[in-house]
Amino acid sequence: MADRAPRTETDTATGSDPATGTGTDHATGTGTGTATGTTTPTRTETDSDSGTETPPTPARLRDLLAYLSGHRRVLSLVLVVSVLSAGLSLAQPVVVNRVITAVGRGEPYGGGVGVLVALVVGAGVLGALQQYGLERTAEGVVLDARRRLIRRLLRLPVAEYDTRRTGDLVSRVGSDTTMLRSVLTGGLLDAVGGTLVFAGSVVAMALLDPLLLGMTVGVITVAVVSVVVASARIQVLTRQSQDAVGRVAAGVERALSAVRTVRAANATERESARLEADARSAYDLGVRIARLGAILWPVSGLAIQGAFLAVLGVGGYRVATGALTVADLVSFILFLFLMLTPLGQAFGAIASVRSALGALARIQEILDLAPESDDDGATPHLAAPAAPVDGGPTAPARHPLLAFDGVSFAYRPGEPVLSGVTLAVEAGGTTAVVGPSGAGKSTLLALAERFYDPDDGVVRLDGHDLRTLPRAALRGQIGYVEQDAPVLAGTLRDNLLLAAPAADDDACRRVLDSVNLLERVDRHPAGLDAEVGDGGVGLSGGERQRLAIARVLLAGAPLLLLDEPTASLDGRNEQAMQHALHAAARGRTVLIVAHRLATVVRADRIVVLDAGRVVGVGTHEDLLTTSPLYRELASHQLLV
Ligand SMILES: Nc1ncnc2c1ncn2[C@@H]1O[C@H](COP(=O)(O)OP(=O)(O)OP(=O)(O)O)[C@@H](O)[C@H]1O
Repeated sequence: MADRAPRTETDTATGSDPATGTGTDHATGTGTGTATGTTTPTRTETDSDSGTETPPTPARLRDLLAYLSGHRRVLSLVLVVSVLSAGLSLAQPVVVNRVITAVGRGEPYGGGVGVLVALVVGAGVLGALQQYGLERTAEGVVLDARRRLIRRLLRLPVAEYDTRRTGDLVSRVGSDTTMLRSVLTGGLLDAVGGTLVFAGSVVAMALLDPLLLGMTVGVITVAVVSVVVASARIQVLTRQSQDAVGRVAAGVERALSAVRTVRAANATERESARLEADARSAYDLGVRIARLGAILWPVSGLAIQGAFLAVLGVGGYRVATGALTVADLVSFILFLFLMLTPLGQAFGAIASVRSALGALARIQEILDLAPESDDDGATPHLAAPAAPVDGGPTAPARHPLLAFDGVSFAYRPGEPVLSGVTLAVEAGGTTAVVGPSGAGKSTLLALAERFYDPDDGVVRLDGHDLRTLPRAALRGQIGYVEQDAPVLAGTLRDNLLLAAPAADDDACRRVLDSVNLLERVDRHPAGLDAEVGDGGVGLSGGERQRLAIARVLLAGAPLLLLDEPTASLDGRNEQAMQHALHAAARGRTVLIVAHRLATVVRADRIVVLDAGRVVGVGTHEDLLTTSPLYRELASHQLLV
């Protein structure tokens, strides 16, 4: 939402920078969220559909190496091992040369063979150690990237999720991070050790026969140039390919999260075709990368073969003319192999580093987003939330007063949702907000939770501007039941303990009883450990809502924000819920949004909202006479 509130300088400063370690939220988890006012991220950065149309900022090698910096110790060991292994490899042709010469002269050569075996075995053992060190570090790099991403993804300002697709975000944690492995397993480190072997081999070959070496270098240069050119393209294509994978994941998430609607609408085929088209574009990009890779391998393979054949041909001729001994030619060929192996590794390393950079750009894009800060500005004292309650009327220490003072807000510029809303939610009382669909009722609650900040005006709790309160403390004061009462995958207990992790089973059962859910729980053999399924599909809509209410009651927050809490309840349960809410409201401040006026006729105060403006305030009886809109709403619901 850059159009509403561009990022502050602080936002930029808090962007995670693994290179400098200045990010707020690194794997170390030491981030303290020093940013101020970071609620509104730059919406223009993202595509409203896929969330992936940001002009790709290519990641740099420096960014990638920053991920390795936490593994310096292991990597240094691996480097030492690879240097040792390089030494053992370089010594082999020298020993072979000695053995051949000894055989030629009829001298004993058993010792030389023994040394050769020891060198080969030693190089093998060191190779295994190096491999393990690298794989382990590669897993560590993936873990770091995932932890950073998870920490940032769960802490983005709420507005950021409005414009991004969940599946795409998920694929960054799953697929993009995995690609970072290839930096290490794809030969970067091998290539470092290999450089020594390469350099040593070149020196030895120059000593043995400079002419043969010159010829070899000529052939190989062609391969090096083509690999460097092609790998730059691989980086660009990898980014595009990972974006396409993200779109597939987002599409699958979209279809699965609404699978019943999709089936009922007979749209399965169309949805499937859409997804397959996305998968196809990921495939096409994958094939283009494969094509480049396929060109690279023969180029390097041909260079290797060409160099080998040229050395054999010209070298054989030089042996025949007496310019070179057989032992020197054999040694030269062995050095040639030693030189070509790291070269192949370097080719692989360049390609895999470029791929990793493509994926890293998608990871960095998220890490560079400013997180929602937990700790804003001054932090006036806020009472701790009341102790977890058992669904009974436990009175908290004090009643917070929530006030909206001339609040205006728009999700998008030029489309005001709230305009100059002024209302006070009386401490210890129940205030209801009613009004037509789209009037901005839920938005009021979102502002009270500080999911967004108002464009104009102030929202206050106990007289404090919400922007001056630490978010965690503010939210500790509030029990919020969302409109569609989402239930988290897991058990009933997991759901209940979300905001009150210390509550015991007795408290859980009492609170479930108060929302008329205990009987349902006891019917299941697993009781509180019964799984509710992804999105609560094991529960009816009404049960989900009651569970959501039980959750906030258990947390015991003194201020309740309830969005249509009885929308999915049948008559009997609605009545039970009315009682539960009534009991819960005692000793609490409640702001309740309702379509069904029957839910709120007993509220201390009812606020009528229409098109983002307050058009009436009073009790049910007052409003029947003073507010034509309320009277209309009431008459539609047969309340008058
Ligand atoms: N996250 C969002 N991004 C953009 N626009 C939004 C967002 N949430 C709500 N809106 C828009 O803001 C307006 C008010 O929405 P809000 O949900 O506050 O209304 P409401 O009165 O609670 O409606 P209902 O009674 O139907 O739930 C609507 O026009 C809606 O389309």
